[in-house]
Amino acid sequence: MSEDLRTAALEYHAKPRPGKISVEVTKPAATSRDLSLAYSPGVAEPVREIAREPELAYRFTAKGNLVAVISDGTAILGLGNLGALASKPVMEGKGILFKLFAGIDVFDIEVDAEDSQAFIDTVVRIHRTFGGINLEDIRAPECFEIERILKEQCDVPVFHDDQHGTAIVVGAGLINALEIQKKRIEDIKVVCVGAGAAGVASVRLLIEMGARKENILVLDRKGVIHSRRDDLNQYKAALANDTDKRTLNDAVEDADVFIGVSGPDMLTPEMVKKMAPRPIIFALANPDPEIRPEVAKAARPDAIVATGRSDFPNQVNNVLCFPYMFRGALDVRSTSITEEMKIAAVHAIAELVREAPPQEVLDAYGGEPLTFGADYIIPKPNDPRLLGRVSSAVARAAVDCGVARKGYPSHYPLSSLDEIFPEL
Ligand SMILES: NC(=O)C1=CN([C@@H]2O[C@H](COP(=O)(O)OP(=O)(O)OC[C@H]3O[C@@H](n4cnc5c(N)ncnc54)[C@H](OP(=O)(O)O)[C@@H]3O)[C@@H](O)[C@H]2O)C=CC1
Ligand SMILES: CC(=O)C(=O)O
Ligand SMILES: [Mg+2]
Repeated sequence: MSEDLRTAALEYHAKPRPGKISVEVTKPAATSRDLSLAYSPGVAEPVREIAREPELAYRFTAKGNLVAVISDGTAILGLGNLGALASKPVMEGKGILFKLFAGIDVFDIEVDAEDSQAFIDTVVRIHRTFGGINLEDIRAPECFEIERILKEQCDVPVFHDDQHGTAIVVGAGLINALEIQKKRIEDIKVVCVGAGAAGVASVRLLIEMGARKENILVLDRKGVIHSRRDDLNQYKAALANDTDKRTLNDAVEDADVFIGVSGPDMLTPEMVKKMAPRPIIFALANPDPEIRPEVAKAARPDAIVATGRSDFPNQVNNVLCFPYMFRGALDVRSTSITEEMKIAAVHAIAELVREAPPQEVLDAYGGEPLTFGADYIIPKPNDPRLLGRVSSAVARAAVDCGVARKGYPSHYPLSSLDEIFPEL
């Protein structure tokens, strides 16, 4: 990162007040009458109602529009295990994106947990406060078991963003990139560097979408994950192929698609040159991608290149998913987030780039036209159409697959955040 950007980022977080998010009051609280409703004695009435009927927490408290963004700080972006407290800027950042794009309130919670069980116990004990739980930046393989157990033990949707949010945006971006590059998902050879949360979930989703497992080579720090390795956890073992390829340099030969969810500068120009014609390169590690787009493009002008960052074209980032996944899930009071909801989100995100974006999106991105093509394979994060399209698709899928406790909302599709509380 340049020194300028570093200084600006620290200044942004520090001033004019520390941090990026605050709590707001939503009811009048100025007079003694207001206070006797908001606090004692009036507050006793919703307490009694909720004790009698727990579902009424959705009517009388902020629960139904409140998501916990929870991390243990063990895999912060691509920076590694820097501890719970150091993850707080990222969790506050997720909070502002939830609020800005989907009107969802967030408490960010950073848990000092000595092991997975301690983390799980903490989340289970606090989960009733929230309408949903967004797990963030928890290292693999622990994240898989943590999410599985929390899904069983919590009666609100639990979603590990780095797994599923990332997989969904990879799927959406890939549908469009493949169309532009004139390739079919059934035929492509894929190399995925990173076999953690994002890598495992992305490869699983691509297989669900039609990619062939035998055409996908996944790598970790020790190289290609192949069936003769005896050091694989169960999640990596499930993705192992019988292959003689051992290094990234071997794996990229004739690959159609590179997915990087690992760390900086893994992919060299020489490797990019060995890829198949019209390659697709998703270098998604944050903050520094596996290869910089200008370097990849210089090596292969026929490539489509995406990163996870806001300062290059094609930002394949889970911000395009998690606000709307939770908006849809909360609004139908879904008990979980299912494969059907994820696939619905993939297609809703992918389809948006085929229509011209609103002027406000163009203005925010320098005023240049954005048309479906190599530099516009996925919507921009500030595209207001994401709210209506993705939330509706998710809500519809939840209702159709039987996990919704409420019907498809009569006020959907949302055209703005002013509409999220229809009874007001
Ligand atoms: N653009 C986006 O929306 C998103 C991007 N990401 C990015 O993806 C990356 C991984 O995140 P996540 O899956 O949550 O992290 P995890 O810690 O769960 O997994 C990281 C994986 O990357 C592998 N890895 C790390 N460094 C190397 C290396 N030098 N060579 C080969 N493999 C390597 C690790 O290998 P091993 O198993 O051997 O340790 C591990 O399999 C991060 O940079 C993160 O910022 C993540 C989520 C969303
Ligand atoms: C974007 C994100 O969630 C990550 O890089 O971890
Ligand atoms: Mg993350």
